Amino acid sequence: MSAPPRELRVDGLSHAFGRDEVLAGIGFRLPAGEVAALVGPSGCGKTTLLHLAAGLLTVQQGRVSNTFATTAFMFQQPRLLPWQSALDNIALGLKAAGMKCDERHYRAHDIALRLGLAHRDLDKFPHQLSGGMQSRVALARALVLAPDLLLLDEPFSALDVGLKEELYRLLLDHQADREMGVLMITHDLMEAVRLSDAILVMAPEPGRIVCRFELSVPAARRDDAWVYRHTAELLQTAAVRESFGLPPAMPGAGERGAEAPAPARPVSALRLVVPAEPVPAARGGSRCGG
Ligand SMILES: Nc1ncnc2c1ncn2[C@@H]1O[C@H](COP(=O)(O)OP(=O)(O)OP(=O)(O)O)[C@@H](O)[C@H]1O
Repeated sequence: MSAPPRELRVDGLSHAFGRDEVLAGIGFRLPAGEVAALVGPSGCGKTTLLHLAAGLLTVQQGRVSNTFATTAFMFQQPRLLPWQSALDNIALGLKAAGMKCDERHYRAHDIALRLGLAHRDLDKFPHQLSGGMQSRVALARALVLAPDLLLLDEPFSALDVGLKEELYRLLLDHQADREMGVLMITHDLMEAVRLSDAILVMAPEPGRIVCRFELSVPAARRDDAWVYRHTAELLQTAAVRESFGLPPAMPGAGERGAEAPAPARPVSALRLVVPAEPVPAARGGSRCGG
């Protein structure tokens, strides 16, 4: 019998903290090789959803099924162990898996250099590293596990624009090499347009996915102009504006005045799938795989 396809599948997922219903009827599928961004206003439940997908929270209602072999999670803050060197922080998961010291240090060293850390940085402790270096260590700690599913909670939000671009490239190279599935929370629509194959837009109270955009041009072929144009386009859509509580777009916003000759409008590479697949809420919660 052939192995089931590698995917993260969420069906009818609802969640409450006490009496506060935070998520309602969430459903989506993330196949191997796809990068999906979760966007939505602050407090709409993105982190809660990612924690449920990662198994860091118990599923109350609905189903999370993860058939990827190895899942890694990268938090918004690097969360490095202050008493361990950068190298040991990167190798932490390998140590927990029982890998011998030489082998795990070899692997940690290899991924660290690929992510732009220098030999001399690897003996340093977290307080001796810059914020950008700490972020690289955190990304290396996730990637050294050779995950085929990577869950990211705003991993790049504290980085400068140059470092972001560099880590985007490293992440995309790694993702393409390994056909990784990536589910990433971001507050930055431009980052979502830069990196994702699909953008899931959430609305609040309770948190739910209101639409999904699919981006047809591969991330490696998107230049700055493409990203700016499609971010602007995304921001003009009613679903995104409503979700973020923005007023409706002015008719013709972003277009040239009537007297100016209209340039040929490029065909959009952004496809709106709305509403996101409606998924009936199942009674009771279940989680499998991962
Ligand atoms: N452990 C918890 N106990 C009680 N309420 C919680 C807990 N974690 C989150 N919440 C509440 O759940 C709601 C969603 O929080 P969550 O962090 O998932 O949102 P978010 O969309 O990730 O927000 P942000 O974009 O600001 O990080 C918020 O109202 C928050 O106060």
